[in-house]
Amino acid sequence: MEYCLTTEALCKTYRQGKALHNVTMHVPKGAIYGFVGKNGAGKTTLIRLICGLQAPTAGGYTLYGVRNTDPSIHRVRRRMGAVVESPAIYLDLTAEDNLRLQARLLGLPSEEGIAPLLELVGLGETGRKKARNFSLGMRQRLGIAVALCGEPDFLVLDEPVNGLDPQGIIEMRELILKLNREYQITVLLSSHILDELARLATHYGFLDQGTLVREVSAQELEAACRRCVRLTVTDAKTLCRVLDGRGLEYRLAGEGEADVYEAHDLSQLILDLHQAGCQVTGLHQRDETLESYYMNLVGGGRDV
Ligand SMILES: Nc1ncnc2c1ncn2[C@@H]1O[C@H](COP(=O)(O)OP(=O)(O)OP(=O)(O)O)[C@@H](O)[C@H]1O
Repeated sequence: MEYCLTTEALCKTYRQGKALHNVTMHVPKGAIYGFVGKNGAGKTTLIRLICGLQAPTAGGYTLYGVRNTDPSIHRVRRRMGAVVESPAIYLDLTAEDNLRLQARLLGLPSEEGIAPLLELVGLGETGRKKARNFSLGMRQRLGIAVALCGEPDFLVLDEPVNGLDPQGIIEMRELILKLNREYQITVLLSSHILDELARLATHYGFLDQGTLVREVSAQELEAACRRCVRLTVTDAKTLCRVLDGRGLEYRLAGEGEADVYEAHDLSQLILDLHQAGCQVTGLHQRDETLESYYMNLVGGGRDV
């Protein structure tokens, strides 16, 4: 498999302690790699290292197969665009002027890519409006446009949906998917919002207290997550009795609700419940979510 980024036993220690400890991860070309971890897990630190904003304490990484100690890493890094922490935009400039400035900084020969780029990120109609007057979502998308100026094929986004309203989250999701699917841009993104990440990511890296505890593809995650049916019934006691009688595994989920695992013959189950005087008033298929997978992996607080 071809990788945009690999890290090998990457470590970063600050005076206060270890922020990253022996992190070995692999971002395949073409992936949307979701980087998951609580506050302070070390996500931003890792992103800063691979962007060359800070140096590792030990270990290393490769970008497109080039080691970070190789002098040509600077050339390879031009294939990478990033929005780290807050977007690198000038608030007193329009969207177009921000991109014009970035194009000049990169020494790009022409400005003809600017208008299509603004269209791509949904800022084609912002005219003379200054970035200061943009919504948070618009600023984020302008930050992405700035990062895309040099036509990178690897985009790194640190918490791109943090603080966005539902509409902003949907727009950001559609943009990331479009960049990945239509423009073949590999994306590494960190996020606290697991539901959102689950809609995007093809691969996951789970970081806990500076250590990468697991790396899985979305397919592997799906296979590892158990499916269950959430049943809502009129009589929870009867439900338990019938489920126990059939030897089914279940978990009570609330008033008159239970998640039933591996219930293959649902119509028979519903019939049995009916005959026992218990009516099924709701039924839907559930997957064990990314959130519960994560909680099982790292345990503890819900601060994700
Ligand atoms: N420049 C720095 N100097 C000292 N310690 C730092 C520095 N940057 C980060 N840290 C520490 O390193 C650890 C990891 O921080 P980091 O910002 O990478 O985490 P994070 O996963 O991105 O969290 P968040 O989602 O809150 O940004 C934290 O304990 C943090 O306090």
